[in-house]
Amino acid sequence: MTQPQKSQPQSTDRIIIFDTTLRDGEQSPGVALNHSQKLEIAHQLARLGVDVIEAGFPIASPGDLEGVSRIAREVRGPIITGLARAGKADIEAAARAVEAAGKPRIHTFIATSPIHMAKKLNLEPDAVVERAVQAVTLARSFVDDVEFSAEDATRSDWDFLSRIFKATVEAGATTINVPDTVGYTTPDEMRKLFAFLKAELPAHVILSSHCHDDLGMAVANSIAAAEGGARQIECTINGIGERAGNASLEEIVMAFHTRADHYGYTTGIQTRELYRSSRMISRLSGMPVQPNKAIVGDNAFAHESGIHQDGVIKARETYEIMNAELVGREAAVLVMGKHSGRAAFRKALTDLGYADMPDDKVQHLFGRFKDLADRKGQIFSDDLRALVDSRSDVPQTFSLEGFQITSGMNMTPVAFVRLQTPDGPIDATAHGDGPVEAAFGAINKITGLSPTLESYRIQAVTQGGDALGEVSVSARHGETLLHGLGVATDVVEASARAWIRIQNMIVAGMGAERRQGEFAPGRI
Ligand SMILES: CC(=O)SCCNC(=O)CCNC(=O)[C@H](O)C(C)(C)COP(=O)(O)OP(=O)(O)OC[C@H]1O[C@@H](n2cnc3c(N)ncnc32)[C@H](O)[C@@H]1OP(=O)(O)O
Ligand SMILES: CC(C)C(=O)C(=O)O
Ligand SMILES: [Mg+2]
Repeated sequence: MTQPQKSQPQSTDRIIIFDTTLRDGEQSPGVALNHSQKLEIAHQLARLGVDVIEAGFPIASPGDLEGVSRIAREVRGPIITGLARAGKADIEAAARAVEAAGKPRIHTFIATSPIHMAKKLNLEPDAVVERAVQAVTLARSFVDDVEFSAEDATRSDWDFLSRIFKATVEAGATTINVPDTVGYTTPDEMRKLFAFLKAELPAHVILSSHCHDDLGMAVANSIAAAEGGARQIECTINGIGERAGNASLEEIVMAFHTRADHYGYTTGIQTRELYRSSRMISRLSGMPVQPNKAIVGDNAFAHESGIHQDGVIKARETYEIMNAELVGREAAVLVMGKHSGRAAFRKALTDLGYADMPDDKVQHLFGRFKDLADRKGQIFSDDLRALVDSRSDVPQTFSLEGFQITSGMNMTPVAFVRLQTPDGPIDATAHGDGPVEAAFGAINKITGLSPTLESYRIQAVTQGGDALGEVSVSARHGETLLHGLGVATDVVEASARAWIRIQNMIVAGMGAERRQGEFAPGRI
């Protein structure tokens, strides 16, 4: 049998991780971080182990300058840099902002593509080179560590890039950044461009990539840049940034980590801080992470289908190339739904405390689980408990005969409920903060029981105006935890049915203390 050839690591080099979440990331439409949020993020980036924090664009506003200054004063470990156009005021502002840093850097840039030079800057190429050299020279008068970027480099003439980079290195730039400003390049092109620049520039210069995701290739292009010779990669947490965003830090780092056999690169990132960093950025930026986002998305370590779940239960590595704990997340989750199989169903029951359930019972319940999953998609822990609790028929001591709710704006909801009981039909009326609470109160009056509500969840199980609502209720009666499901087109009726079911279980002495192995809704 032919085996895939084992890759040989291409390099053992250390890649410098330059985080620009606080500068390019903040250029995401709608994102504006205040000083304390920026500082909180910068401290987390330091814990994460990034090498460089681009903390802002100091000339942009007095607030941005102060934000960068605070980070420079208070965050130790990474290099702190601020962005500056190729102009005196920008560079002086950046110099002021980073002066208190333990390791300060000034990052200056100017565009080099024909369209940017002609249409945006209105400058001839010679003048652009002159401005770039002046900017780097001025920056070097403040700090030893100066980065120069050729904006829109990937749409620039390669010989012109070589010329401006040589001139800026001569003027004192120590890092040369080659941005794919508009996300236009391809991995192959990027690899060749970096190989070309590496051959053109002195060996001590650190080549850097800065990729945008307009064509969804920012991570691939960054990795290709490394293959061509880049030793610094600019990226952001969750890939946030201008337009479609920047290359995602967590994806690049985990690609290097997981495929160390192939790339051989190392980084200083503490991978166990990745998930925490992602959650923090999402919370403070207000930008949710898409569920299927690699590494940090909700589904990145979730298994939905029976064959995969069975494989993961037998050996995690069958369907996982990374360990969730390695990126700071909880272990893999099995999501129960219509694609789940018996192995996952059995495991879910075991996790909920039903390890001793005989096989024939599990088999019977599995059929009912599939029916339920067909109707409602994802199955939550409460649904499973309700399914288990309904395995033996609950005696119908009480059943719903009818109800009426009066509710409206600025009035207290009142419920009238009629139950069939062993003593014949009984009516009761109660009020509550909402119609469901009023209905529960009326039912309690009739049954004489008052279990404590622990959780209440409602979900539409069909679509359209006449959708069925499914109410799942958990309640505690003494030490016993009980679960009831009710389905109806009217949500109050579905709620009442679930509540009556719980009361019938109490009367029948059913339910159990089954907290062991509790899992989050929808996740096992
Ligand atoms: C690819 C990138 O991500 S670059 C970074 C982008 N980030 C930002 O722009 C965020 C912060 N920006 C700002 O707050 C403002 O744009 C400022 C403060 C920088 C400038 O504001 P203004 O002075 O009002 O200028 P405005 O933004 O309208 O236009 C930019 C000017 O800078 C010039 N410029 C653009 N890039 C550079 C550069 N690298 N070096 C020198 N000049 C430049 C433009 O040609 C234009 O000049 P002009 O006014 O003479 O035509
Ligand atoms: C300023 C530079 C580095 C940039 O953000 C870009 O070109 O995308
Ligand atoms: Mg950018």
